[in-house]
Amino acid sequence: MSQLPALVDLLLVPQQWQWQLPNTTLVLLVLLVLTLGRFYFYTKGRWLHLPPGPRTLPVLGNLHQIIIGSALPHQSPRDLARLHGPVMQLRLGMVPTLVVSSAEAVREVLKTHNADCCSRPDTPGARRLSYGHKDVAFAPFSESWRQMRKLFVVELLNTRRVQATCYAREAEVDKLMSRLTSSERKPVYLQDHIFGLMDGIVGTVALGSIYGSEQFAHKKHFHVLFDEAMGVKSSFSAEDYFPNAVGRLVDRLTGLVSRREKVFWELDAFFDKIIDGHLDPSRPTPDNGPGFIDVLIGLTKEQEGSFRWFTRDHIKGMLSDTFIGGVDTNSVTVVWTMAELIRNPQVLKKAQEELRAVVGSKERVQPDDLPKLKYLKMVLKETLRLHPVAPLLAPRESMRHFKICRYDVPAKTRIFVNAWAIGRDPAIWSNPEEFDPERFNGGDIDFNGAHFELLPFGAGRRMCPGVAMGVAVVEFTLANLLHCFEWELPQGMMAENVSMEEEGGLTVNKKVPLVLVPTTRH
Ligand code: HEM
Repeated sequence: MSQLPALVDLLLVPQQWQWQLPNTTLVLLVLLVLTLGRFYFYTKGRWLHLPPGPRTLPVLGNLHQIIIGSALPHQSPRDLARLHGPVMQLRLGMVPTLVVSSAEAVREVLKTHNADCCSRPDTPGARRLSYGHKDVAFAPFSESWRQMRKLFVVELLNTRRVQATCYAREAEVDKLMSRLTSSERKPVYLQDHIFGLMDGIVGTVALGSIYGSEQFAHKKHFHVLFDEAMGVKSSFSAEDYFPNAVGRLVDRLTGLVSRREKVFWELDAFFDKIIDGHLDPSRPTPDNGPGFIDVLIGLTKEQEGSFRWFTRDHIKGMLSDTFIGGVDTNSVTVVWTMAELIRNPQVLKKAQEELRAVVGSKERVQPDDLPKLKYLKMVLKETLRLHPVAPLLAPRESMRHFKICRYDVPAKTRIFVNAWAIGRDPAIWSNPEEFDPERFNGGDIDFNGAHFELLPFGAGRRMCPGVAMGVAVVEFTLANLLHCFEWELPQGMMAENVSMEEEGGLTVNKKVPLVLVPTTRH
């Protein structure tokens, strides 16, 4: 009998063994997949050496750390990059994402691999508001994008066109100076005034002088719409990270889709009114020659040539880019600069002394004074180093597989360049959190896309085409604000208490509105 258990054992062991083998193999396989998972996640059968990155949660990936966490989307990647390195792999929902946070690594992405990363991801919000990518800013890389971008530069944004449109800047800045003079010695919300100014300038240049006139009835409505469009654009969209039926359902349930549709149709009706107004044969000839919109309308009539495909929707897409690209960016930059100047009175004083020396007793700064204002240019660079309006630039998408810093970047990876983190990198800048325009004195660092330590306008093929216009408008506004007025904080408020807290998503504003008291200087 004592041999019975041994016999049973003998009889059972092979069966157990047979039963356990697949399970053990399965467990081992799961462990292996889990270990290698991050290296094999979306590689379509290729073994890849992906960059390091934080652990991912099931389903969410790293979404909880970047998009839905308490820090802003450019702040948490900076902290994570300190742990994992300047080339970091994340997964946002289902989207493989690369975040690059050092000047050398960005050079590889935006210069060496410029041609591999010059597309944009196809997200539903951007697709809708750009009329199905019939624009420049959101369109994936294509031949029509290339042609529209060229058109943008030739007809609106190159230095010659920017100089030719200085009438709009002068007229709108003049109106602002009068408004501020009438509010003298009273606290003013600078943001509102500057937004109105930028909207007037960009609108006049794009739509003609009718936009600048007070009688333009649709303007107020357009402001509200524009605000709403920016709100919709920066709201969290589940479908951006879960591009499937579930993502779409969540966006429907949160009301995002209906908000987006509402603002789309209202903007569409606005653009239709403007275009129809320009097509009206009884319209008087514009004072300052044909505006950007007239050129675009001309293209839709082309029966031959390279723009035969150009439609009314393309006009709307490009007008939408002009307002989205030009109004908020310029106003936010002016407001950050004024906030830094009021917190740093010695810098403010020096900038005003330069203006006194260059402009003298003239009532206004003129466009041809600007090239002489070297210190003001340094102030602007320093503001854009600390407060790039789009801290992660605009999202890119890799068009094909490539390697950076020995790591693989598969095709269709979303790419973010953390320009904000690079601007505050202590390995590049001494006392990086300090506002010190002198750091640019005598150096050649500029924001023209050739210096990867200062990238407020990006670099490479998708670099902002509006640099010349943006810089001209911002410098002209700042110069006049500082030349015409002394600026103080409201009574009882101390410079060191001016909040520099940021708010927003992919573009970043000052969270607490800047309230200042202007007093006329002359
Ligand atoms: C202070 C002012 C401005 C700042 C800081 C700024 C910043 C930027 C940034 C960071 C990008 C993304 C670049 C990249 O992906 O590498 C961009 C793209 C763009 N910006 Fe600007 N911008 C400014 C003014 C303007 C103006 C005035 C316009 C036009 C009226 C404009 C139109 C555009 C367009 C159309 C794009 C998309 C380019 C493309 O995808 O090919 N921007 N801008």
